[in-house]
Amino acid sequence: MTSNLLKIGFIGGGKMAQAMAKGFISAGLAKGETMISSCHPSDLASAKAFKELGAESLFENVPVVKKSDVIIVSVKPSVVPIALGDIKKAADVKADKLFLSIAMGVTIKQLEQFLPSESRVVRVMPNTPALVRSGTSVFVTGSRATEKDAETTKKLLQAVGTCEQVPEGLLDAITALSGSGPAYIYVLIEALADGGVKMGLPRDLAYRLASQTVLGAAQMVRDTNTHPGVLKDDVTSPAGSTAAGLHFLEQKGFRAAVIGAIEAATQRCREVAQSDPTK
Ligand SMILES: NC(=O)C1=CN([C@@H]2O[C@H](COP(=O)(O)OP(=O)(O)OC[C@H]3O[C@@H](n4cnc5c(N)ncnc54)[C@H](O)[C@@H]3O)[C@@H](O)[C@H]2O)C=CC1
Ligand SMILES: O=C(O)[C@@H]1CCC=N1
Repeated sequence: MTSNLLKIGFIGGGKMAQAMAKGFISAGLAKGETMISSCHPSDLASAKAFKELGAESLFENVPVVKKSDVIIVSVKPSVVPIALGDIKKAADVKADKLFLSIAMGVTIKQLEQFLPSESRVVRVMPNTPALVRSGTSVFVTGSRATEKDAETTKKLLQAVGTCEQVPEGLLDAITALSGSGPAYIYVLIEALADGGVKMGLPRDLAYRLASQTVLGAAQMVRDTNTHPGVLKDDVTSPAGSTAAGLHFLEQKGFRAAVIGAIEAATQRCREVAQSDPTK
């Protein structure tokens, strides 16, 4: 049965859209045939990826809006005014629909200006682990979004991970932390495995151990309600190997580098938010 599933459209069918679409399918919230996407005509890889899911894949945005109940705006920030402009310009489109924008740095105010006045807007910041239903998402409702829209947003995003409502003022820092965060963790996993390989471990074993260690440590923080500093102390035996490893990390400025990364990424979001994407 597909008749009572929401018809979900993606304006922009790239990496994040594909992660969400695959997560929705594995959550049973969508089927290939209940989704539709658009992408740039040069982007044959995204078109192919959506077709392989069984979804319709187009190079035009207006039909995506016409055929969907919920539209996920998943183009780069600089493309948002162009893509939403296509919808505003179209005389024959009923845009009294829910638009979830995942674009970094594009504010609710800007989104509401780019879309027809009847459109309802929610701004979401997801991350790619939505693909395996371990995503982290937050959302902010726009001025015309209803309680039901907030419920629909939560239903979609909780099916692929966690989802909470936040004030818009936090979104840039959240983008820097959980939106971009998987990339930092992948670098950490690569570095852990590289270290293991340097010290003689086979590469595949090193990746399995590194990824499971990150997963286990994250679950400890999330599920034991214990401060990460206490959990770190539990690992650090007197005169042991962990103390030696931690000392090296502190000498190299590991903690300061991570804090600096979040600050730099937040700053980049603010630059995008402050720029006028129509210019
Ligand atoms: N990749 C990630 O982990 C996350 C990305 N985001 C946001 O998602 C958005 C997309 O990011 P990615 O998926 O990484 O980028 P991407 O480059 O993989 O995807 C962009 C898509 O937009 C399409 N596109 C370009 N021009 C278009 C147009 N005029 N009309 C319709 N589609 C058009 C491209 O063909 C492509 O499919 C960005 O705004 C980003 O800030 C948010 C959270 C996480
Ligand atoms: O790198 C970016 O701009 C996007 C936003 C968060 C993750 N990817």
